[in-house]
Amino acid sequence: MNAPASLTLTRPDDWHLHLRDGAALQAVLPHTARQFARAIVMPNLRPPITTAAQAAAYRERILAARPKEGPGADFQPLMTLYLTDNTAPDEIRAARDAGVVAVKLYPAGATTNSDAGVTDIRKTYKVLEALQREGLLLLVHGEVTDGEIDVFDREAVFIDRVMQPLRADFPELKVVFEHITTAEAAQYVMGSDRFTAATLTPQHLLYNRNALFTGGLRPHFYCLPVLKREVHRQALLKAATSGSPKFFLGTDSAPHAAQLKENSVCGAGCFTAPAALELYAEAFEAMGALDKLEAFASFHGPDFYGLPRNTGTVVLKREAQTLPETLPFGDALIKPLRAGDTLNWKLQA
Ligand SMILES: NC(=O)N[C@@H](CC(=O)O)C(=O)O
Ligand SMILES: [Zn+2]
Ligand SMILES: [Zn+2]
Repeated sequence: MNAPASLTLTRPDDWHLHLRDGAALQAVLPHTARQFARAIVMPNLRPPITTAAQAAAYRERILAARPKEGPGADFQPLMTLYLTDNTAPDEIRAARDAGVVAVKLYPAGATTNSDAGVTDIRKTYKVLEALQREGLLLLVHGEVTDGEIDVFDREAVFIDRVMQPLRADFPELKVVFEHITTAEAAQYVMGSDRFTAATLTPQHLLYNRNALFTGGLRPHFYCLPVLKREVHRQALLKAATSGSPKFFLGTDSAPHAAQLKENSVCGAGCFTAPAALELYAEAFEAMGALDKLEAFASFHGPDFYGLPRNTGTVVLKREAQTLPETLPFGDALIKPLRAGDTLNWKLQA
């Protein structure tokens, strides 16, 4: 396929998204709802979403923040629970009945708002049994938090220390290795059975770690797991465009106010929601693989989750669009990844 003028895709979903709450939720939700029919909503609020009742209430707040008409009015959030050392196994059935589809494992201290996360996965084994039994998925932020392990190695070490034993102990639990960033993780998932899959973000497909240091420190490229070397990016691109159903779209769009990104301590997270599909199209086109984008964005995710594929389509046109420098974010401002840059693709309204 060489340089098509437009691409028509079955309506896609975002299988890893941070929407936050309150004014931030109001500000960011329309960007996602315009592009994606559904999204897996991460539970790392402060305090985190740890019960079925909290998930149900958060879902109502998200529904209320949707555009009243037009594209996005029918957006559906798919809810998750935040796993802690103290999650009660009984909460899983209640969560399933409340429409929760997955539980998220954050190793304590691994990333933004993960203080309440799991200190030792063995403490959660009763809950994991309940997940396997009830047919909910386990979503994993796959990095060890051991301060002696180099930040750039934490994902690879997680595979040996946590992922392999977890897979051996819960072979039929569906696990999504979220936002993978390394050749090791891509290879691990590619070689695993049908119960393991992975999401890939636009930033990890488009950038290597040089982006963090181009002409100075670039906070808007800082997310966790941190960007890696070019060999890793190439492995991720290969996985994403391979056609394997084990890899699918999860933006990990993680909004932080510009003032908190451009700070002596910069929060981890890239805000990619405003032009997520365009960014993926750019990455796939660079691989000559635009024909693989639809399955990655619209088929592999629902197939793995056991949910129906969407009906309807979206259209991406080859049309220059310049992203705004800033966008409103409650009382603050937020900068999208690639703020001020001109992209080659544009989603049609
Ligand atoms: N990816 C990030 O860098 N940040 C996410 C948390 C996460 O997904 O790890 C956030 O909530 O800001
Ligand atoms: Zn994460
Ligand atoms: Zn995330």
